[in-house]
Amino acid sequence: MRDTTTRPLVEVRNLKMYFPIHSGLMRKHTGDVKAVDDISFDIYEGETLGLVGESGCGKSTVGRALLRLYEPTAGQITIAGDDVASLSPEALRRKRPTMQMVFQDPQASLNPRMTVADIIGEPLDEHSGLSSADKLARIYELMDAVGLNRAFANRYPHAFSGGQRQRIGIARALALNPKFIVCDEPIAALDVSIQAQVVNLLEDLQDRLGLTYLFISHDLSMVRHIADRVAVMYLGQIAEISPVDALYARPLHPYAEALLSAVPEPDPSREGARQRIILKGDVPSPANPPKGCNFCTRCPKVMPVCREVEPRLQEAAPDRLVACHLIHPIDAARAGQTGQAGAQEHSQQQGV
Ligand SMILES: Nc1ncnc2c1ncn2[C@@H]1O[C@H](COP(=O)(O)OP(=O)(O)OP(=O)(O)O)[C@@H](O)[C@H]1O
Repeated sequence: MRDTTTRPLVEVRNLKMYFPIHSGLMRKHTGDVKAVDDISFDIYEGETLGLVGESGCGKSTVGRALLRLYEPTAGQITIAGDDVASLSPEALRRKRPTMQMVFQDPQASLNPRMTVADIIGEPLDEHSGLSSADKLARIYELMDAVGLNRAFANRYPHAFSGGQRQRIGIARALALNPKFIVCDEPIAALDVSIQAQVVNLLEDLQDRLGLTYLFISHDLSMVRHIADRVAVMYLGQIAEISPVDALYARPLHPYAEALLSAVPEPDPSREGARQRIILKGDVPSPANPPKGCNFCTRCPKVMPVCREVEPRLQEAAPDRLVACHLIHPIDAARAGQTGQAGAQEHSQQQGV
């Protein structure tokens, strides 16, 4: 559960991750894919922040940049007091145990030529300096923690089911007692029948070990189940961050509203009233995002100001941050009154 009385464990400020585009014979730098474009958010100790959005909106890039598996283009990433974005390679190596990743495809992320014991023990070799007896004891402890039978320690990944392979990946991520784990679509490659077991395991480990998660997923129902708060991304930026119940009950950003309109309601009386919002048009290229609000080309509630001024992520209600001129008409005023009347009217309707 989230502890807001302390400083956040993870603080991200103005993070940008651009991938350069090179073209022509001379491989000239002709532009950038703006996969993550100036985002800021916090994750509190012990909480799960869900990260959702359509395919290609930048979710995995955020996760990888946070752990510095990618070199961020700009921004600060503070994890447990250190600015990860500016650590030297040696300092980053010492920091690695604190922050780990569970990957989507356990099949691809486990070396098929290593036994389970070798896979789980690999991080211990580099960081722990344990004797071989202590190392084996730790490997068994980790296998117990994720529900893998110790008798299978010398088997290879192909001998396991998808769910068991993901347990091996989780055990490896836990080997060095991390505080923060990025779970990047950890259940997407698993059979539906196994998904809940792996999510329950992650929740159980979080309770027992006090872990903090960034949970990246396109499964909005699963995110509703596991997350404390949810960040909704669109085209490299955050549209809204809100506590999970408030967001699913009443999303404030029009993109969040459209995205969540696809989620079935558990309550049958509300499911009957659910209206799906189908967005028109394609997602623009992250190499050439639109001027103003990046959602303006598809937003059903677009106003003239949205095509001119980029909205900032600001507090819209207690604990809710939204980047939208409809919610924050003050930004419309900055653009010389354009669209302000419409914005105020909408805010009154929304009651924020
Ligand atoms: N290594 C890379 N080089 C160039 N472009 C990249 C690279 N990695 C990601 N991108 C681009 O950055 C954008 C964001 O990709 P990312 O994988 O982070 O999105 P995502 O939301 O995680 O998508 P998905 O849900 O499909 O995994 C996409 O346009 C993608 O093509």
